[in-house]
Amino acid sequence: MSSSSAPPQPEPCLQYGYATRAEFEAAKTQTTSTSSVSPRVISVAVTGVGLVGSEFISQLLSLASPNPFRIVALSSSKHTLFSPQEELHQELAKLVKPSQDVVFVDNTSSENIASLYPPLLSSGIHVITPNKKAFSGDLGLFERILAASAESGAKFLNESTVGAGLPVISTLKDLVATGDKVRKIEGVFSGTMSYIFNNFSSGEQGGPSFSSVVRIAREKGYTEPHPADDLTGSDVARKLAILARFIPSLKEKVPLPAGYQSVPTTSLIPSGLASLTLSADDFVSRLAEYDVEFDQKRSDALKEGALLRYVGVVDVEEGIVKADLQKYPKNHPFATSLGGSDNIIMFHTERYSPRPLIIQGAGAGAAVTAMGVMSDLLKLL
Ligand SMILES: NC(=O)C1=CN([C@@H]2O[C@H](COP(=O)(O)OP(=O)(O)OC[C@H]3O[C@@H](n4cnc5c(N)ncnc54)[C@H](OP(=O)(O)O)[C@@H]3O)[C@@H](O)[C@H]2O)C=CC1
Ligand SMILES: N[C@@H](CC=O)C(=O)O
Ligand code: NA
Repeated sequence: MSSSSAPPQPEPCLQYGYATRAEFEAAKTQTTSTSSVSPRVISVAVTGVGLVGSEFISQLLSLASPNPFRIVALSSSKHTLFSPQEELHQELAKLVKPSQDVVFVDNTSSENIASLYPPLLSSGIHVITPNKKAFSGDLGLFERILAASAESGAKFLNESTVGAGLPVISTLKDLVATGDKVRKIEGVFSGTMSYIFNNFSSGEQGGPSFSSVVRIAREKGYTEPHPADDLTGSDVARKLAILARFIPSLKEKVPLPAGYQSVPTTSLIPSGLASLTLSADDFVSRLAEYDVEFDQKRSDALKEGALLRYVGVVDVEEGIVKADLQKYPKNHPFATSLGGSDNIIMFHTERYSPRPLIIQGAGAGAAVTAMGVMSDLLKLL
């Protein structure tokens, strides 16, 4: 075991939820000690131990005995336990055997880490992640992921990239694989945007300021590491690009999104902040300067008897993929049925018609996101 920087200190262990290295080693032993009982051992390398990553580790260690998973590496951006990060790929590849699976779990939002998926998959290492970057960025990277997975048989699973733990990707894959024709997917795809507008635009006169609800959404762990990634609509655009790429028939109408940037998206960033590079803290503080503008949008909608909701659509029949802030009458499901960080996703298909298949529930937060990652991991069994 080695550390990529300083000799091992207690601090990294604290990041992983253990008071000392000894506790961390004990937990590791707990996950490995049952390997002789379990017919299959799955080695798990975890990169990213922030909100989602630390909750994921806690869920993994809480599995009933015998626990088939063995944590073989843990990395944050500054520390790596078990193997120096630059050697991680080679070290993991050595573990791949017919009787032993190796899984790389990426709980970061890093593009650099996402670019490692093709070589990892080519080496037979499975990839599981809530990180949207690889599936919603450059189409070439996505295609290399598909090709590497098809060639080696290693799986990539990314349920938590859309709707956090809600079974959105698996449902879409099942619909497509069983021959249903997806006509349209529409809904509220951002837990942050849902929380913001469920509270900011609730139908009451007045109400909390826009910046205050953004701040709370961040405190609750719903936002991306930088909340501007939510307010630009990019996070929703990424989710729409991911869904679009899993619907083969969309290609008959429009080219698949070359990247999330090609999805028409309405940004909620005030023009005065759009060109500034601000830290997440400064961004949320400066947002308060624009509360009056958002108050105006809220009261304009209310005069029409409507509420504001940030929605996305992949309309396969019309060949439209877009994300937008819209006004909905108070009795519309997007206006009435959502609370907290709820996502609502409606699948309109040949079979689910005229009434759509609807999935609804919390769409952000560490517990539900880690659950989606954990359920992907359990699928490998
Ligand atoms: N929060 C949520 O509700 C949801 C999150 N997701 C996705 O889950 C992922 C994680 O989100 P969240 O936990 O909230 O984010 P956090 O910012 O809390 O955690 C991200 C972690 O990644 C680490 N990291 C960043 N770059 C690297 C790197 N190059 N190598 C190793 N570690 C790195 C950071 O380490 P350090 O602290 O050292 O910088 C940090 O601990 C994101 O991709 C997000 O989009 C998906 C659905 C819902
Ligand atoms: N920031 C995202 C987290 C989940 O993808 C959101 O708010 O939905
Ligand atoms: Na999901």
